[in-house]
Amino acid sequence: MTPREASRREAPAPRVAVLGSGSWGTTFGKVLADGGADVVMWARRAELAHEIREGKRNSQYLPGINLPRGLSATHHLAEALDGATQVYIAISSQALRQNLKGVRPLLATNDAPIVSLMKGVEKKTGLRMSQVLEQELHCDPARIAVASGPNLALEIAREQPTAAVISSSSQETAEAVARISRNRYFRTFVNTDVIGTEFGGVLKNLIAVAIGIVDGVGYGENTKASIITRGLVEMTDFAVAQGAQPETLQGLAGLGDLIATCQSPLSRNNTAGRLLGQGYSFTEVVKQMDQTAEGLASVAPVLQLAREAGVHMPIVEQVKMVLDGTMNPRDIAPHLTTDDDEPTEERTQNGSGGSGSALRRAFQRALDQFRHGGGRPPRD
Ligand SMILES: NC(=O)C1=CN([C@@H]2O[C@H](COP(=O)(O)OP(=O)(O)OC[C@H]3O[C@@H](n4cnc5c(N)ncnc54)[C@H](O)[C@@H]3O)[C@@H](O)[C@H]2O)C=CC1
Ligand SMILES: O=C(CO)COP(=O)(O)O
Repeated sequence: MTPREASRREAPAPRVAVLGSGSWGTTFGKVLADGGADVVMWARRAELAHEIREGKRNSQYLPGINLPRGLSATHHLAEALDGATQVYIAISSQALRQNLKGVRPLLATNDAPIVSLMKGVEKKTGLRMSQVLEQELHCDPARIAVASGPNLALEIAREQPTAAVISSSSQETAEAVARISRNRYFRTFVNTDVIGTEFGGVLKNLIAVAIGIVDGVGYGENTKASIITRGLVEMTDFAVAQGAQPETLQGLAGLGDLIATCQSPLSRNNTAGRLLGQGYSFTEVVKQMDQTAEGLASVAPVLQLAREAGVHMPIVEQVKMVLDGTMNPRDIAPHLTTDDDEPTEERTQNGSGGSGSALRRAFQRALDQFRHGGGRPPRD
């Protein structure tokens, strides 16, 4: 236990709720409990709530992991939310809105920060999860935070050292959340770029599907490195067109998560891509997946938003074509093969600022961090 954790242990433990007891919700509950919080998980199924509460296990989603004593569970939403000073949500993105209908009346008299742990966009509306939260809970965006970063659940559940970023339009909310959601193996940074942080998590899933396809067809490292590098440019172009700061995409929620998800066989998006590359159809892949691969549902709304903003996303377009069965996975490349053959500049930097201004911004951030000392959660 770190000195910070020890001093927190002496203060009354903050009571937090985690809605969703899949692999990420349960892992995040463990992170919070290991950091000193008193955590109540909400699970849809009574048996799962019972297993977590009594057996301190979630054998379906986190085999082999012992859960801490400070983590309990219920399948009654009201019980999970009663007295919660922070609420974390980790259910699949397409199910969020319908679930919030039951949450809203229970939070009506509560001003607890609401934290999205999710990395998808809503298929019907193209909205990010923080936007769905804002709409359905009718709450001030300053109360909402999102957590993102290279956060493969099973590695964190095994207590392997990891970093993440907590983002909110309110610095105060981001810091309040970051203080609770950290422990000796999980370090949280903060920023106020919610759009960049959320889209980083959404977009890296799509590039991870592309990398899975490459693995599935048996191509090697050059293809993967080319797609990851050009993928980051696509992610940045898209996110900036939606209002993100380009730096965020170079941080934990962008590049960091892109590396983790593209490299790891633990990634469900990567796994889904691999199956597509091996020749399985979209329907067959969905049947084989027993956990959420958000990228499969996010690809169409992301491309729609890209079209509306005039952003070119050749890699994501190819993922869509493979999903639709209109492109042979073996044709996947860092460019569209229908693009013209004229040589183009390799543009790695978004906007007109060029590398000089990016460096200046990075330097300014480092200076700000230094000036503000170590007491507050640092910005990513
Ligand atoms: N597993 C991971 O490594 C990470 C996952 N995430 C994100 O967390 C979110 C949740 O993912 P996981 O926990 O990994 O998925 P999962 O597949 O392990 O669990 C999904 C959860 O959503 C719930 N759910 C699904 N449909 C539902 C419905 N109709 N109503 C109520 N609950 C429903 C399930 O009961 C389960 O609790 C996703 O957006 C994912 O991108 C983010 C970081 C890491
Ligand atoms: O978001 C994740 C890692 O940061 C998890 O990725 P998958 O959803 O592809 O498993």
